[in-house]
Amino acid sequence: MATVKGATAEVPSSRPGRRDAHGNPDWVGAIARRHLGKIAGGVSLGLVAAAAGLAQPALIGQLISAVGSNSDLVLPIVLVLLLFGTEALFTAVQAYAMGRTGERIVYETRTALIDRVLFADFARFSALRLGDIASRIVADTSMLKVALSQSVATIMVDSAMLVGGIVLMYLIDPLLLGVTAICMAVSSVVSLLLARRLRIAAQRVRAIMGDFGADLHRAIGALGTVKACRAESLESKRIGGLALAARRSGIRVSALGSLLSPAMSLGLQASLAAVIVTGMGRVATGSMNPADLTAFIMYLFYLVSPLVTLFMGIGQFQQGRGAIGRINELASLDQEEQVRQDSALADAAASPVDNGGVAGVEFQRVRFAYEQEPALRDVSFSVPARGLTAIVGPSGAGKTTLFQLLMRFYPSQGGRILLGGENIEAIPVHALRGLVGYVQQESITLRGTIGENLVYGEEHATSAEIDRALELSGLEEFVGRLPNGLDTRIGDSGVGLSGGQRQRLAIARMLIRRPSVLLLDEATSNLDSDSELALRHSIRNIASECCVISVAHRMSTVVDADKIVVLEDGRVRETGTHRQLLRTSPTYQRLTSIQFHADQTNDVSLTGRDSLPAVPGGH
Ligand SMILES: Nc1ncnc2c1ncn2[C@@H]1O[C@H](COP(=O)(O)OP(=O)(O)OP(=O)(O)O)[C@@H](O)[C@H]1O
Repeated sequence: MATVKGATAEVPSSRPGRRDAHGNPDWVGAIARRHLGKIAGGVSLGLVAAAAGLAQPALIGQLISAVGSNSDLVLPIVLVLLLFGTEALFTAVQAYAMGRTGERIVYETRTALIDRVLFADFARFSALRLGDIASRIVADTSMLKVALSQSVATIMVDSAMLVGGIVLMYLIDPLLLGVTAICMAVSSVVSLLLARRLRIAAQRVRAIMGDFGADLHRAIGALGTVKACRAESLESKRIGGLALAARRSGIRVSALGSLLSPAMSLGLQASLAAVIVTGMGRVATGSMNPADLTAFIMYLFYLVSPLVTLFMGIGQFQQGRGAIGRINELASLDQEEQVRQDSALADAAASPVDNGGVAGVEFQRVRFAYEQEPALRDVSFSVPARGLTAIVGPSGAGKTTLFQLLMRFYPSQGGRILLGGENIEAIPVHALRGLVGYVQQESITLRGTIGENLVYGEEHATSAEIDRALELSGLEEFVGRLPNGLDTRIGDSGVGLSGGQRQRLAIARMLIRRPSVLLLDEATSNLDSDSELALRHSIRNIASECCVISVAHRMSTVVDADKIVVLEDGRVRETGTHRQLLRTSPTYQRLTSIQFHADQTNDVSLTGRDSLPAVPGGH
């Protein structure tokens, strides 16, 4: 079983065989079945309480008879008090036990979902909306407590009470029971129809809440852009619209839910009136004694509460079914099973991945399409085991896609990618991602301290390794100046750090792993000239130890490269050094010309190891 740091992930070991109403594997059912024993125990406690309750009207009937016949009252009174106490005690213990089991089911479902999401296949995961995922993990799971423990117990105990009550009422007077049944039948049918509509309405609320969460997450995550576009009112209206839809659907659920109990109460009141009229008539004619009529009416009153809570329980269970469907759907995400197994082994070994030295990279006729349009078309090039290789090309050329295939975020759809001469498909994904350090375009920082961000996923890093990474990434001085150093806390999305500092932190995080291959996707785009110059020297140092592949728009990074691959429209146009490409590649000339002017505008130094011989395009 895989583990998540800080908690044991209670993931069912294999995909459940049973499917839910939507055809997805029934993960929630599999988790709930593991607690059948506890649920049955809770139900048993409830049944004892119900039996104690059911015995009360019969004993009170006897008490009335004893009063009428001047018999000894002590024993009946003690027995009635005992029954009151037993009912109260068992009801309380049952509620606690079921609440506990419900919390356990919620916890196990949450940890299972978190695990399934974190190990999800990246391509499938990328198509989902983050806010909706959060809503399923946080809100939908919270509905399981009531739906799978309390309402299940309520439905079973109340059903048993009703059956017991009906049997006892039958024993007292079958005719009066017949009168009751006719009145109750109509209201039961109405209640069941209401419960069905309640389930459909509840499913709609869950779906709207998913949309609401997703939109909220999107807008808050991009608040800077929202403000810069003066789109606060637009977003407020859009998200407010979803909140309104949720309110309307929620009101519909409340309306249907609030009709359930009165529908049953009406049936009961009608039964009561009919029972009193019929019963009094039978008492008057002497075919029924008053004590039996009293006991029958008491049973009728006694069954009001279980009948109402039974239908409330059915309503809650129906609402929970909507949530269960959404949870099962999320849990059914395709998984990177290999990564799960490898990481479980690595956790067990409690040791970092051994990166085992240097390795070159080779793309051989690699093809890939996200959708219809190919992003890479027969891409072939090789990268030596040491040195800096730059990938340049216009936006949308497929540069990031190359990295994502090398990381096996997506499988290539043709050709091969070799790492150290071995097909990456043959390397366990977990090990591959230890060998290749990937600094993404958006330098993601996580909540926590700078130190925690640095050793993220590499908690065994030594202080010497941390110092080396800080030095190479040019963060040493900045961290040294901070009063709390590595213990300085940073907020979500790296709040508290500049864009350049975030980039350097992301690079340092990868350097700690001592990767064989370091992928830098626009990793210096946010740096000022001084920082960039410092980092360029660092990258050259790193490149002397391993293979660095850098996607770069800034010429200053490109001119430094030992090899440049020009990518356009998913194809490799040319490869060579800066000098060679300036002479031979029209695409490169165009790109350098644009960049030269852009860099001049940004006042970026163009002096590199292989400094520009002349203004590009001007020779
Ligand atoms: N997740 C995705 N789903 C569908 N299409 C995608 C996805 N990611 C990228 N693409 C498309 O694939 C093509 C290559 O994208 P890629 O991100 O690799 O380009 P790039 O060269 O890195 O661009 P840039 O320099 O702008 O970052 C583009 O046409 C892009 O629209």
